[in-house]
Amino acid sequence: MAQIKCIIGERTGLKNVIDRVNIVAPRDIPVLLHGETGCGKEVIAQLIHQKSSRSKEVFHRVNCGAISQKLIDSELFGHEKGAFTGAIKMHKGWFEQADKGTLFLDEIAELPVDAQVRLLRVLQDGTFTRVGGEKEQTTDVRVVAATHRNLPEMIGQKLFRDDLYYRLSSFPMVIPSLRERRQDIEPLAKYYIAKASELFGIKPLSLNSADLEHLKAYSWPGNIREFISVVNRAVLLSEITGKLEIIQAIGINSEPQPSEPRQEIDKIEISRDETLAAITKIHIEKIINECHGRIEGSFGAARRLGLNPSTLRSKIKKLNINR
Ligand SMILES: Nc1ncnc2c1ncn2[C@@H]1O[C@H](COP(=O)(O)OP(=O)(O)OP(=O)(O)O)[C@@H](O)[C@H]1O
Repeated sequence: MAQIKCIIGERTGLKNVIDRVNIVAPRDIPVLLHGETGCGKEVIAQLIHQKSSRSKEVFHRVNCGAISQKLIDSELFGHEKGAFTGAIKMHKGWFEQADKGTLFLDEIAELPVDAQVRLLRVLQDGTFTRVGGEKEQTTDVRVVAATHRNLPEMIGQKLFRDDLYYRLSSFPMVIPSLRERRQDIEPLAKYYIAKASELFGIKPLSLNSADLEHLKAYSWPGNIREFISVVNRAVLLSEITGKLEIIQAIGINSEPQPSEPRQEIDKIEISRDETLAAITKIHIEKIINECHGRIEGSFGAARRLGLNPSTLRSKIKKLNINR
């Protein structure tokens, strides 16, 4: 399993969470993590695993929202060869794959109600049978589940089983959103600026106090995942202007509809060089468009981009930008 590289805020915004992790991790009980999307639930689940007696065993993450209803039993418990059309070989389900380790059930609220019944059974007695099989299998798994949904409300709407909820929530933990721990924004920014600069091969630039204020003022609905994406974009845009473009990078995120640069940034890990050129091109096109094609002068794109007009012209040519 990949080690967690760095958890920012262990002694500040996440202190209460870490204190609770230290209490619960060595005790082999289920944990339910609640928090907004991108706030670090998986990171905390991994930490619980690492601090547990199962740390040398597998940490198996599954997304309960990403499985088809038809295959749910086979996903949970596996199937025998020939159990159904297409079952060409025996398949181990989540509980067998995670045996002796930790099973991280992400987006638990998305699990269909019938599957919740079967999940509860295996949590209670540690036994299950593969689809198409007869032999009872046993498993020894510690479950950590996570959701951004309000489970008690879903119980009221009969969308989540109360018995499963009580079983999972013997130790519930709430991971605070980024806007509830703004003191972590500065160390997060420093860490992720350095990381992005190294990844993209761009000279690391320091954050000025105005940029920091902007980062602190934004509401971060996508939490740390969104934060990383903004910092990556600000670092990439610095290639054009020579300064960290925090305000522009946040601006793109707070637009009502995600614009193309955001989608490009999300592909960063796929191809670094392609994305760098692509993001530069898209950004320049956007600014030229906003300046109605003007390059020079007070209302021209060069001034907006902080570039000399001749430098901008050569970038337009090099990147094949349509004015
Ligand atoms: N405390 C932290 N310090 C540094 N990086 C963090 C921290 N918490 C989360 N991250 C990073 O933020 C990103 C999102 O974290 P993670 O996947 O754990 O969130 P999540 O709450 O599980 O998201 P989702 O709700 O979408 O499943 C990851 O890249 C993770 O490495």
